[in-house]
Amino acid sequence: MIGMHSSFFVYFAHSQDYTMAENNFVDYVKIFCRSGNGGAGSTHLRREKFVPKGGPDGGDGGRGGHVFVRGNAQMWTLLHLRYKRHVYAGHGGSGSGHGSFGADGEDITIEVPLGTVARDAETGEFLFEITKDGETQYLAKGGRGGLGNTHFKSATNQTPRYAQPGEEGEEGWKILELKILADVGLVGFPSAGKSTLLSVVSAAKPKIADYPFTTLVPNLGIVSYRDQQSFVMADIPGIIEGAHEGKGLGLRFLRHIERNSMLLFMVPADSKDHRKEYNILLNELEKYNPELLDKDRYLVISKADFLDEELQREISAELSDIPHSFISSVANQGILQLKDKIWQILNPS
Ligand SMILES: Nc1nc2c(ncn2[C@@H]2O[C@H](COP(=O)(O)OP(=O)(O)OP(=O)(O)O)[C@@H](O)[C@H]2O)c(=O)[nH]1
Ligand SMILES: [Mg+2]
Repeated sequence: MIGMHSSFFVYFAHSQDYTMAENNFVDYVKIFCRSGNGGAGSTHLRREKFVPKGGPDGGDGGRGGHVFVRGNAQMWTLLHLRYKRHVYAGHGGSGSGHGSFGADGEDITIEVPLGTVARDAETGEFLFEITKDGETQYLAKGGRGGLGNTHFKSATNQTPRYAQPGEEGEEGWKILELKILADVGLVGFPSAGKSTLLSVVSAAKPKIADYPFTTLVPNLGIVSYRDQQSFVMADIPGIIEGAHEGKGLGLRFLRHIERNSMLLFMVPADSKDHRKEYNILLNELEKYNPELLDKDRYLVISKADFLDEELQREISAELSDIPHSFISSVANQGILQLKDKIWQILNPS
């Protein structure tokens, strides 16, 4: 997992701030696509002086244009497709006399960020996902061009007046959905300190404030780790009890932790009941997608600068059956140890 998407993240490493304005983050689009029809084969018969019965010389029709999707490591939203409702590739040209082939229809390529999944909008069927820069898949295949009449000449018929029509293209509504590829996803109530942690371990500069739902769209950061190694952390909007019923920002952003290798749960030190808060988070995740609970997870108690040693020991004892540690992003406590822990989980030996 680590390094696999390196090209994707190098870009972010160079940009100082990968925090997007809310309305610039688009992670779901529905597009009507139509590939081109193949061109018709030609039924042309050769006509030459002194050759009373010229043979067939009709060329093949061109193929219809394809609609492709291609991964682009320099993109990280589907914003550019927001107003793209329809995509039509070109039709293939018809064949003609003297064996001339019709021209192929124009292909269309839709560029998408890595982590984009394509689905059929009518059936919901999974079509493919794009994970590599330059990876190209068909969203709709162009129809084949029809064969010209030269292909149908036979012993009994030297002058076939038949040629194939072109094959029709495909059309339909498709869904493109972005699921951020990150190694670690942060999961916590609003104001747990998720964005603050991201800001101290990476170059990302997410908005931080003491009111709930400060983060409205996911933020990504590259966390460098010892000898030039790194992993990617995704900070998503806070989750609250009832998120699965649409409370708060709902579960819309949970798709962005579906493909993270591990989940880092965050419960602040000043929570009234750490275990309960953790269980609420687990429960909301489960309601969204039970497979999320199969991922590796680790709990941090954030804002540990609020705690003296005794309180910390008490909380630790209460949570003894849940792997956890304490951090303070503000006082820079436990951060290195947390990075070690994350690294161990991501790279089990
Ligand atoms: N004392 C203390 N305060 C912290 C610490 N980490 C974050 N905070 C404060 O907690 C508040 C919320 O922090 P954020 O990082 O915005 O929280 P969040 O989890 O990203 O919140 P949402 O985006 O709303 O989900 C801010 O006022 C931070 O300054 C910490 O380690 N210690
Ligand atoms: Mg935040």
